[in-house]
Order: sequence, then C-alpha cells, then structure tokens
Amino acid sequence: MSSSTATSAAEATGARTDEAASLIGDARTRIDALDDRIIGLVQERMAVSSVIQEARMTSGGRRVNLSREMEILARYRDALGKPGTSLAMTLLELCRGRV
Ligand SMILES: C=C(O[C@@H]1C=C(C(=O)O)C=C[C@H]1O)C(=O)O
Repeated sequence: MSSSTATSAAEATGARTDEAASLIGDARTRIDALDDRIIGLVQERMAVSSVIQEARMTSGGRRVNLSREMEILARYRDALGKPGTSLAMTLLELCRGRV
C-alpha cells in the first residue's frame, strides 16, 4: 500500500493490494446496484401477490394456495438447489405473511 487512501480501501475490503482493493470496490458497487434491483423486484412481487390474495379472499376463498406455493418452491429449488427452497419460503413469507 502506498497511499492512505489505498490503505483505507484495503481496510474496507480486506484486500492486500491496491489492485484487489480497486476491483473489490468496483464489484461491490455493482452488487449494491443489483441488490437495489432485487429489493425493488421483491417489493413489486409483494404488490402483485397482494392483488391475487385480495381477489381470492374477496371472492370468498383463502389467502393461501398451497399447491401454487409448492410449484414456486420447486421452481426455486430446481434453479438454485436447497438454498433456493429457503429463499422461496422467505419470499412467500414476505408476500403472504407467516402461515
Ligand atoms: C399469489 C398467490 O397467493 C398466495 C401467494 C403466493 C405467492 O406470493 O407467490 C402463492 C400462493 C398463495 O399462497 C397465488 O395464489 O398465486
């Protein structure tokens, strides 16, 4: 490390060289942008899910539809493996609350 700026970047990233610290800083900026989009998509999913649940309940049905939830869990598991199931369960909890 040659400058104090590089030293603090290294401290913030855990890198041991200026080059690695720079790469990590840039990649973290991209991750922050991706997380902003993911959060926005989750919020959009919550809003769409809420429309479906309200329509079903207004028609006299139940909030939750387990067969549909099984499809969603399988889709995430097929795409992402076992942690995909956990992710889908968290998404479903956000969208329809705890059951
Ligand atoms: C949105 C629906 O209602 C509920 C919420 C779901 C979801 O957020 O994906 C899935 C099944 C239901 O428990 C639906 O039936 O599609």
